Amino acid sequence: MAAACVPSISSLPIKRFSAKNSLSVSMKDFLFTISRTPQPSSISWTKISRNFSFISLPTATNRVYRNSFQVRSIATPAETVEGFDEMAAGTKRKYYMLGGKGGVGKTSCAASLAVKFANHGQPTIVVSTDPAHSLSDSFDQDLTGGMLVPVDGLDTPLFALEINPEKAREEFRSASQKNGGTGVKDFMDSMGLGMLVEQLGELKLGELLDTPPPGLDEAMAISKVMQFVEAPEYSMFTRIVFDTAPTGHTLRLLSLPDFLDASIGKILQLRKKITSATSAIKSVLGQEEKRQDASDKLEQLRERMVKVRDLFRDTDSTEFVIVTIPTVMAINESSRLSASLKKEHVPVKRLIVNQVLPPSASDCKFCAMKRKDQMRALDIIKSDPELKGLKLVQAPLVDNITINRVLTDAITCLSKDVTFLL
Ligand SMILES: Nc1ncnc2c1ncn2[C@@H]1O[C@H](COP(=O)(O)OP(=O)(O)OP(=O)(O)O)[C@@H](O)[C@H]1O
Repeated sequence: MAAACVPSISSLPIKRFSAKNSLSVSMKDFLFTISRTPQPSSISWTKISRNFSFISLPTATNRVYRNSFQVRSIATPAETVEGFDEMAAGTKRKYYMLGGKGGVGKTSCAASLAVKFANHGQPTIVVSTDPAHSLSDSFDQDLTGGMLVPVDGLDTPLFALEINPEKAREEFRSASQKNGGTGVKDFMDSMGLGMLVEQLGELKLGELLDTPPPGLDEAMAISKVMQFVEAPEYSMFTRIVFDTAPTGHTLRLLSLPDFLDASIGKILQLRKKITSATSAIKSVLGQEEKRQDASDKLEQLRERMVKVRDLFRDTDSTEFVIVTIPTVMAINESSRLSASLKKEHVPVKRLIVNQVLPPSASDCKFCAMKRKDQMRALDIIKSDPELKGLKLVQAPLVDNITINRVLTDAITCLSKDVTFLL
């Protein structure tokens, strides 16, 4: 494994960065960062990427993280990326949530954007809350340890982290079960009052608490990140980029506080009934205090979810960037996503259209046909009422073979499965 993991999130050695090295890269230069290798100045990257930065993407099947000769990023001049200067301006912290349909390139774009921010002198953290993690692959480093990992090959402050949503789900289960689910039922059974719980069957608490609502895992993951990045020792990080789960999850997490309000209401209702039925024995057994603690825990969970929803809606510090590909189906879904986000008052300003074939693709018959389809899809964006007002960032589909050939000419050790983005 290449990554030199920091000991834990709370003890991140942020002193390793100095203002000197964090501002060392000019966006006017083409940047080609290869871990522990010099820059091959003979390669012209403009033909490959007009708009954004490149990221290495070894295939997921080969999860062996190399520690040398990795292509990290290639950034083009800032002025070629519409609105990038605006995104990178200022030292006030900003959160960027990248989301969209499954497989369109959210992770790749999140990784690229994070590299670009870091290279622009913004200390950055990129976090994947997508259950189908591929951030480790994007950076060719193991980010699965639940800790912030400094991204290799950059002189600039960029840390990455994949959060395991299953762990977050477990946390909910344990909090909720102690709160009127199994915990209370066991307790009532032991008191010979199990029938009372049966009578409360209409509340369907077991079902409610055993099956966490969709989106909860992601919301919890985001809230965890918020908790630590709000600590003073992380105040130096001015850009936090989230690679979010596919569309549905994101929308559901926005309605979680309402869901939890309803479930907490039910739990409190149950508690009230149980409390009155057991008033004679509860003080003897000292269970009351325990249940109170558990209720507080659930209430805290609800508060955390409200905070996440508020973060998504904070127009001053947050922007949701929709990632899509130039197909009619993906664009229609992006349009629906944009409408739903607007309805939820989530600020959306930009649309990244990924995997756009370059004009040179017309040399091949199939590619020419595909490009025509893509251009048609791009036209739909221009007339779509939900999308036409958004700033468009086009990211090219990368021809891996060409790039690999160019690279392998320059760097003999480069793995053949490296691909590039943006
Ligand atoms: N511009 C591009 N050119 C070539 N390949 C690309 C490009 N963008 C993404 N890919 C490839 O598409 C695949 C999916 O990309 P990625 O994992 O970034 O998508 P995602 O939206 O995060 O997926 P998921 O929804 O499964 O998390 C990857 O194999 C990646 O290498």
